[in-house]
Amino acid sequence: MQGIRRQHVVVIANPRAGSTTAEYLDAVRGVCEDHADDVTIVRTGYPGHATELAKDWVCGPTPPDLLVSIGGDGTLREVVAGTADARASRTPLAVLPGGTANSNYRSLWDDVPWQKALVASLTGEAETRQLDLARVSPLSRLVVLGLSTGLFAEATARATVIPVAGRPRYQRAIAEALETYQPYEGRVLVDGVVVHSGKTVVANVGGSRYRAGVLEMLPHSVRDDGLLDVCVLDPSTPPQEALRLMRTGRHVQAAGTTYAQGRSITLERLDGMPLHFEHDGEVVPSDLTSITVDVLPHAMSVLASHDRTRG
Ligand SMILES: Nc1ncnc2c1ncn2[C@@H]1O[C@H](COP(=O)(O)OP(=O)(O)OP(=O)(O)O)[C@@H](O)[C@H]1O
Repeated sequence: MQGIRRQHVVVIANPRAGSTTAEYLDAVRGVCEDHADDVTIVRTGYPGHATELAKDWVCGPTPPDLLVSIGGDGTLREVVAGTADARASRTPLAVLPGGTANSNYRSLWDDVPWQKALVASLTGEAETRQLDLARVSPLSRLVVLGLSTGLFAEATARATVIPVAGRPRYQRAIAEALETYQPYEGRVLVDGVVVHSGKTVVANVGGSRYRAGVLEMLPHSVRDDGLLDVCVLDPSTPPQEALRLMRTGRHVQAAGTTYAQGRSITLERLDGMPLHFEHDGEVVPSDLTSITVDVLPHAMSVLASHDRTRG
C-alpha cells in the first residue's frame, strides 16, 4: 500500500472555519499535486453545504479516490453526514485541521504538522480506521466528535462571539461561562441504568477524548470499540479545579466525577427546563428535557496515524 499515487483527490474546504485561509488551501493543493494526478478544491458556500458536496462526490459518476475535509469539527461532521450513508463508495476520508478547536484532528493525528498527515493520507501510509459514530434521538442527528450539556454547551454558545483565534477561544468562553453558570438538576443513564443523579456541571458523551482541543474529557475513549464513553461532573470538585485536571485527564479521579461506557446514553434535565446541549461544536436549539445518544459502531471510515498514542 505504501507509495501509491492517487488519481483524483477532492478537497472540501470551509473558508469560514477558524483557520482555513486561501494561502493554506494553496499549500494543500501543492502537496496534493505532488502525489495525485488531479486535484479539485471545492469551498463551502453555506452551512450544510459540505454534506451536499460530500454526498455528490462520493455517490457521483466519478468518485475521487481520496476525499479531504478541511475545516473544523463542524465541517467534518457535515462531510461525514454526507458520506456515512454512502459507505459502499469506500472513498477514503482524510481530515486536516482548518477550524478553531480541531479536536478530531488531534484525536486522529496527535496534532502532527498537517503536511505529514496529508502526505501519509495521499501515499497510503495512513491507517484506515472504522470509527464509531452516534445518533441523538429524538432529533436524529449524527454525532462525530461528541455531545455535551451544561457548562460546555453554555461555553460553545458564547464562543461564537469571542474575537480570539484558535483553541484559546474556547478557553475564554469556558472562563466566561463559569462566572454565571449554575449546575442543573440532572440524571444520566447508561444502557438503562442510572449512573448519575443530582447537580450536574457538565455531561459529555463521545467520541473524541478531547473537547475544545485541549481538554481530555474522555481519557479512556477508544473510537472504534463499539462503545460510547460518558463523563459527568457534579460540583463536589470546584469546576475551575476540575477543568485544570482535565487538561491531563486526571479529573476522572476527582470527587464528583462519574465515568462510564455503554451503547446508549440518556441525558435528562429534571427541573422542567430545556436541556441545553451542543455536539461537534454546534449548539442545538431544542425544548427537549431528555435526549438519548446511541452508538453507531464502526460507521465512519477515516484515515489516521499509525503512531497515535491512544484512543
Ligand atoms: N460559506 C459558509 N458561510 C458561513 N458558514 C459556513 C460556510 N461553510 C460552512 N459554514 C459553517 O461554518 C461552521 C463552522 O465550521 P467549523 O466548525 O468547521 O469551524 P470552527 O468552528 O472554526 O472549528 P471547530 O469546530 O474545530 O472549533 C459550520 O457549522 C458550517 O456549517
